[in-house]
Parts: sequence; structure tokens; C-alpha cells
Amino acid sequence: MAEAKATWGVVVVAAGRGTRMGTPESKQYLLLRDKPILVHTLETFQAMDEIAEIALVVGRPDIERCEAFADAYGLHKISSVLEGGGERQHSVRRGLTALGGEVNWVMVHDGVRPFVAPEAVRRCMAKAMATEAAVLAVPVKDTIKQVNEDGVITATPERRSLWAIQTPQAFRRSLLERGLRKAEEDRFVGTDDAMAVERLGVPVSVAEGDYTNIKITTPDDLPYAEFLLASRSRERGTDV
Ligand SMILES: Nc1ccn([C@@H]2O[C@H](COP(=O)(O)OP(=O)(O)OP(=O)(O)O)[C@@H](O)[C@H]2O)c(=O)n1
Ligand SMILES: C[C@](O)(CO)[C@H](O)COP(=O)(O)O
Repeated sequence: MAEAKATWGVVVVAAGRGTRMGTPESKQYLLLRDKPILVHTLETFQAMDEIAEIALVVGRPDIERCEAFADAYGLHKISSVLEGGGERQHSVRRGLTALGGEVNWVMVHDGVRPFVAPEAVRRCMAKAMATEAAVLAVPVKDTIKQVNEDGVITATPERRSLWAIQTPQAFRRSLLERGLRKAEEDRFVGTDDAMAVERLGVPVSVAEGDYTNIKITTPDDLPYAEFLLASRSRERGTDV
């Protein structure tokens, strides 16, 4: 039987509280130059022809303002703005259920990774379509140590095998749904989406990403984010 045409949907998760950022306003709504971080993120997927639909998952008190963003910034690919769950994985699961029935390939992306390059997203999509499941990642630059509760090093994993995992994470939709269903049955909560699929015994590939695809997590990420935005604007000739 011929493979159905690929229709891509994206779940953008933005229902976290940003405790490590420590600001009264959740970090995804902090302004980066002129717009909330989350809006910068959404604009990247809005502009990609390959993406049919976006499900946006946010905190319950933020649903209305995010619906207003969709209008204000012309983010018409957002088909639903829905309430997230207690853990990132629960937010992802809710977002997936909101995507239309024709969506057969999905990406999950953190709302607080506004600098992902469309070319990197495309690399991730292509790798997923070749292998069923792929995530963006970069090789780690530092030597990584395992350290026990006493602050003593217990192991030094071989650096060549270590990659820092990013989003988007891309999957055949039915595979991610199966992984998340099983994770829920087993009461397993992972810190990324790939873990749910790895647990099924299905290999997940990495597609090489960019070091600039940072997750804005702590206050020291903010000046770097402003710098990255300024560099990107200069490259695109949209500097103000
Ligand atoms: N229950 C949750 C937890 C996290 N996220 C989202 O998952 C992404 C990555 O998580 P992280 O950077 O850890 O964000 P927070 O959970 O907000 O941060 P913190 O852990 O510091 O509280 C963020 O876009 C966050 O909004 C979510 O949608 N639902
Ligand atoms: C999914 C992720 O962004 C990959 O780097 C990361 O694992 C999210 O983790 P967090 O604990 O929610 O920051």
C-alpha cells in the first residue's frame, strides 16, 4: 500500500512555570526585544511551509492571552490553545490529542527555544521520515563527569558518545502516541519525548543541530538570547 502523504503537526509546549528563571512572569512571556519569547518560537514554525498545524499548550491562566497572540501576530496555523499538565510529558500528550486526524508526523518543541533554525528543523524532519524518530542534538563540548552526593566523581563517560539533546523531536505520530500511552501505563515520566519511544525498544536517531538552539532556562540565558536575536536580525537584514 502506498505511504500516506506526510502531514506535519507541531506541539509547542509552554505550560511550565519557569521556576529556575525565578521571574514573576513565566519565562515564555518575557520580552525578547519586542515580542514574548514564545511568539518568536511560534513564528519560526508558522513560517515553514512544511508545517500544517500547531497545537499550543500553555498554563490555564494564559490561554486567553495566547489566543490573542495568535490574532495579533498572524499565527493562523495555531489550531488550538490548550491547558497543559503537571509535567512536560503530560503537556505533550494533551497537545497531541488536539492535532487534526490528517496529521501523521509530529514534532514536539519547547516554547522557550526561540532560536531553532528552519534548516535544522528540516534536518530533523528528514531524519525522522527516514528512521521513524529523530531529535536535534549537538555533541557536548565539555568533559562530563558523574558525581555522587558527596561531590566526588564516580565516572567519566566517553565524550565521543555524549550529545546534548534539544527540540524539536520528530516522530511518526502513531509511534509517539504509543510511547506516551505506555509511559503513562507504567507511570514513567521522562524529561524528553524520545525517552517514551526508546522505552518501546525503537531506535531514535539524532540529527545534528546548532549550539545556538538554546533552551532559555536561567537568568544568565537572557543576555545571550538578546545577543542571538541581534545576530539573527543582522544576518537576515532585519536589524532595527
Ligand atoms: N508541565 C510542563 C512543564 C514544562 N513545559 C514546557 O516544557 C518546556 C521545557 O521545560 P523547562 O525549560 O524545564 O521549562 P519550565 O518547566 O517552565 O522550567 P523550570 O523547570 O525551571 O520550572 C518549556 O517550554 C515549558 O513551558 C510544559 O509545557 N508543561
Ligand atoms: C526536552 C528538552 O528540552 C531536551 O533538552 C529537555 O529535556 C527539557 O527538560 P526540562 O527538565 O524540562 O528542562
